[in-house]
Amino acid sequence: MATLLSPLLIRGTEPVPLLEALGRVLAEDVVAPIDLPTFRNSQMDGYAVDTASLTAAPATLPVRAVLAAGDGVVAHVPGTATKIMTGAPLPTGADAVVPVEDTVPVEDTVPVEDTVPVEDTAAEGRGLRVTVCRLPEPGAYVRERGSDIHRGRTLLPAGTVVAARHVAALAAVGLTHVSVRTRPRVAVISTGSELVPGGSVLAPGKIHDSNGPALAASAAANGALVVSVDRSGDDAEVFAAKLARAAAVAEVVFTSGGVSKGDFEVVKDVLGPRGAEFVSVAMQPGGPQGTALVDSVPVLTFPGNPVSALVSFEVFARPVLRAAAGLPAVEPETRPLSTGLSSVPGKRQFLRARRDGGAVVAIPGAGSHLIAAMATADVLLDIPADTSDLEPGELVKVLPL
Ligand SMILES: Nc1nc2c(c(=O)[nH]1)N[C@H]1C(S)=C(S)[C@@H](COP(=O)(O)OP(=O)(O)OC[C@H]3O[C@@H](n4cnc5c(N)ncnc54)[C@H](O)[C@@H]3O)O[C@H]1N2
Ligand code: MOO
Repeated sequence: MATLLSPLLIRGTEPVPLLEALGRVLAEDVVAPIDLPTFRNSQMDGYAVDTASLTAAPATLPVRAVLAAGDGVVAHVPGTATKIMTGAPLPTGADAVVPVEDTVPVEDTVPVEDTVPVEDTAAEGRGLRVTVCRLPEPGAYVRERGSDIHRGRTLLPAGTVVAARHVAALAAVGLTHVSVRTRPRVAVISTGSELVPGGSVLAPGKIHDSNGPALAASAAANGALVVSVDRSGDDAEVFAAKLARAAAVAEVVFTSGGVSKGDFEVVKDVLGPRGAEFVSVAMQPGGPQGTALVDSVPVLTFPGNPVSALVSFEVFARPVLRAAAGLPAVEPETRPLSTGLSSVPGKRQFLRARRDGGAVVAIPGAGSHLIAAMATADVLLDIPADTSDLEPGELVKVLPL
């Protein structure tokens, strides 16, 4: 199976808008095109001062201007203060910000010109004075240019799985697109004449197709691009046509159902004569498996029971899809069992279970049709074929779902 799916690992790259990059994998290092912060600015709403001329506190200084975030850079005049908002550029020559909380405004209207000769750079501040109650250290509440990242440094390395925080960094340096690894294209076909889509009224004997949505969701959750989700009854010609359509758009096709020993095994009937290999794997659920090539596109034929289809995906498809997408492998855990359990010997069992603090507890019921119970699981227990009984506290291998 590994060889069959190995072409999926050879991938190209594509540029995508930032929001579409969420969950995708960066194809190359992203280098910061600008410094962050891009200019020296205030970390607080307060007053920009120069510590060289502010030698004792309290000290009352004329307020020379009021700067909002978005204003341009002004020149500082020694011995004055500039009222400054968080994010506004620090006046050239100022070297510290005194937060508003450490100041008291002086409510008089002594003209600035009476106290210190200044250039009239910003009318808003004229006539105001402020008492600075605490001496700031040089650099206090100043965000230096490039103190977050310097232009030319690696902002995000290739292989990063893009999350919201990465979108923030990319947006901050002004990028609108990034280059990501292409996703493996997956098609899903559920088979069985009993299947109808969700939302349909169930005629006698019919059931909702859950494997189609389940396999599509599993593929998408593991880095794939789901290009088609289809359903086929047990008519061989119809299934063959749907398969050909799926193979035309996908790099791998997953089918479900039609691979056991009944009278209506459409997947076996269509693919058997075309060189497919059907085997019984010594695992449960997920025993009946098959592989085929349709128009050079690999096809994995999963068994129809809903739990079997999902477990098959986890065991055979998830590792290679994640590797193809560039996503990290899901590492197994080792946990003690909360309660004992027995396992059918001779087959590797994948039992549904839930994490229970640091331990793990099996979910009762081994039937491969128990899809509601499966929904309560967050892990599979991987019980070796030679194990039949496990005591509480025994360590087991756990595969996170
Ligand atoms: N005589 C034997 N019978 C069966 C064997 C066996 O070895 N000998 N194996 C059993 C095992 S194990 C499994 S698993 C299933 C696999 O059968 P198929 O892959 O042929 O699947 P179907 O017969 O089509 O369906 C089985 C079961 O699952 C339901 N199903 C199928 N597709 C869907 C779907 N898309 N959504 C929801 N449910 C689905 C279907 O209605 C059946 O109940 O064979 C056992 N039998
Ligand atoms: O293997 Mo079936 O896949 O046990 O239910």
